[in-house]
Amino acid sequence: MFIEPSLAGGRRGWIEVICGSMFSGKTEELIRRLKRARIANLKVEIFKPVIDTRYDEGSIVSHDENKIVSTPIENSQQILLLAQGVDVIGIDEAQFFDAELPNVCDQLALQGIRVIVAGLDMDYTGKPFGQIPFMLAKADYITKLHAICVCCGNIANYSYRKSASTETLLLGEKDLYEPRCRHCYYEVK
Ligand SMILES: Nc1ncnc2c1ncn2[C@@H]1O[C@H](COP(=O)(O)OP(=O)(O)O)[C@@H](O)[C@H]1O
Ligand SMILES: Cc1cn([C@H]2C[C@H](O)[C@@H](COP(=O)(O)O)O2)c(=O)[nH]c1=O
Ligand SMILES: [Zn+2]
Repeated sequence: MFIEPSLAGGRRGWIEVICGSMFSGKTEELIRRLKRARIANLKVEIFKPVIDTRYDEGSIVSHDENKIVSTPIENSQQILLLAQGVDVIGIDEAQFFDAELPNVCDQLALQGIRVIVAGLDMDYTGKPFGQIPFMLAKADYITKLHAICVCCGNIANYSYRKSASTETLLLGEKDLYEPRCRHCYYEVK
């Protein structure tokens, strides 16, 4: 379980990354940390890419339907404009953001903001996804979560795509993806 280095005001900023496969609990963990920050009376803002409209236009929602209100944004630079007076920033589905995201997060942390980034570390082909590898390099704290392999019940790192589509960006849930362990992922590919 992640324990915050500090929940008090007047501290230096830092970057946390929560990564893992689909269904590993990234969104639930992000929501948990953000709710705890609000309990500590910190000013929290939450962002997601505007393209992620799966469950709700204005909230981030976990597969178990835990939700928290968020602001959908077109690009990572917008976060800098919306960060005035904020103590903690949460960013979900960060794999979909542009190449400026690591730089933006660095600037936020330098301003004293705690930045919590959640995203898929690998795409459906098993390759590093978008800016997440760069965020992992910059992070002060990293949490890698695991789902349960739907084939064998072991720990799952991979998001297996059940359709033949080959575009990297393809929004979906259990209709299109299932979490698998390395063995079950490569066995059937
Ligand atoms: N195969 C699975 N392994 C683990 N959790 C699963 C699985 N299938 C469904 N879930 C549910 O998904 C929840 C995690 O959802 P969420 O936080 O949205 O994950 P993520 O953001 O990583 O996709 C779990 O708490 C669990 O109830
Ligand atoms: C593996 C993979 C996933 N996606 C999409 C599918 C979902 O809409 C999101 C991931 O959501 P989650 O909160 O992590 O469950 O990403 C994609 O577009 N391409 C992929 O390769
Ligand atoms: Zn397996």
